[in-house]
Amino acid sequence: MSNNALIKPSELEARIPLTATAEEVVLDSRRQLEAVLNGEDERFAVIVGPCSIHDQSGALDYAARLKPLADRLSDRIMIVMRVYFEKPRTTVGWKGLIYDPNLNDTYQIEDGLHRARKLLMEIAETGLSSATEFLDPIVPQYVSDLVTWAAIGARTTESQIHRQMASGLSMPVGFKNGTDGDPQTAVDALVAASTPQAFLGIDHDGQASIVETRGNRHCHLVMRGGRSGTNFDARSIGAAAEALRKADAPTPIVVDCSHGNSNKDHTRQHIAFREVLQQRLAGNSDLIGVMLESNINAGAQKLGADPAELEYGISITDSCIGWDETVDLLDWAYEAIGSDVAVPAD
Ligand SMILES: O=C[C@H](O)[C@H](O)COP(=O)(O)O
Ligand SMILES: C=C(OP(=O)(O)O)C(=O)O
Repeated sequence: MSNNALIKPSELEARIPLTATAEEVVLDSRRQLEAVLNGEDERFAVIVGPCSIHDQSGALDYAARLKPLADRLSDRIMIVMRVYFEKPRTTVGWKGLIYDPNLNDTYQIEDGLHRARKLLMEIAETGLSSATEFLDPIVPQYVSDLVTWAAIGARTTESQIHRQMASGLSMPVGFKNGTDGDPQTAVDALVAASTPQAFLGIDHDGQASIVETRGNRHCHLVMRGGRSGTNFDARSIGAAAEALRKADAPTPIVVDCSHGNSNKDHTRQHIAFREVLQQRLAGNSDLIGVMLESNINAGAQKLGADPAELEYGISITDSCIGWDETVDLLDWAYEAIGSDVAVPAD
């Protein structure tokens, strides 16, 4: 074992300070998403983007395509880009840009944090908002001021550490159901994360601290399927809603169309996407949005010994739908939703 000191969150922020534009984009999009979650804003939320970011220029290319689409659909659909830097692995594998930015097991984590913060800033500067998964509880101190929506993944929803962390985050947080497919783990997490908590953490100067939180009022369930199969059908959604109400937990539900809901086959994501939108249009207002894993090009590729051999715009983690299908699905949803959508005035 060896230890190397890491840059303090305050030092990274001094090197890559939050710009006025980025701050406005983040605060405004969080406020809009909160309104979607509480039903005041009737738009359908779509969290869409690569399974993981491994190439910043590809991510910026994706963002440059997504921004005009997000603007064109914005009166009916609220789009947030998936910008995932931390990958929870079932066993082992590449753990994401923050951990291994050079894609070669050299674990230049400080560089990874720089790259992540810089990319989030560049995306916010375009006017797009970002969604990410928080896996290591130290990471939010470095980047959370640039994040509009955060996920706690299926493998960590049962973790007290992650529930406590979410209770202190300033953005809406989605808890995935567990890898077994049972939403109850996430229902329990929602109760814990909406409650004030005290725990161990670091402050902005990297000092080990006692952290006290007020509880996060904007946490919600994300149905992502699991070992027991998919869970986006009306019966599963209804049962999850009942469990939420029974626990007095927040009732909004997002459906992740990938992972257990597509059996990790990107060509199946559209099935969950269309089904969930139909349920919403049939009157299920608990369903406030979906997540899609999408990239410039469809599919996935293996990260081998030489990262230079990777093909541009293709996921190195789970397979994603390509850009053309992304546009087709979102255009279809826009037409299906129709123009009767209440959006609060600014
Ligand atoms: O979203 C990504 C993956 O589903 C998750 O990180 C687990 O991946 P793995 O089973 O390939 O490790
Ligand atoms: C890892 C992810 O999902 P899950 O936690 O649902 O497996 C993800 O969304 O990248």
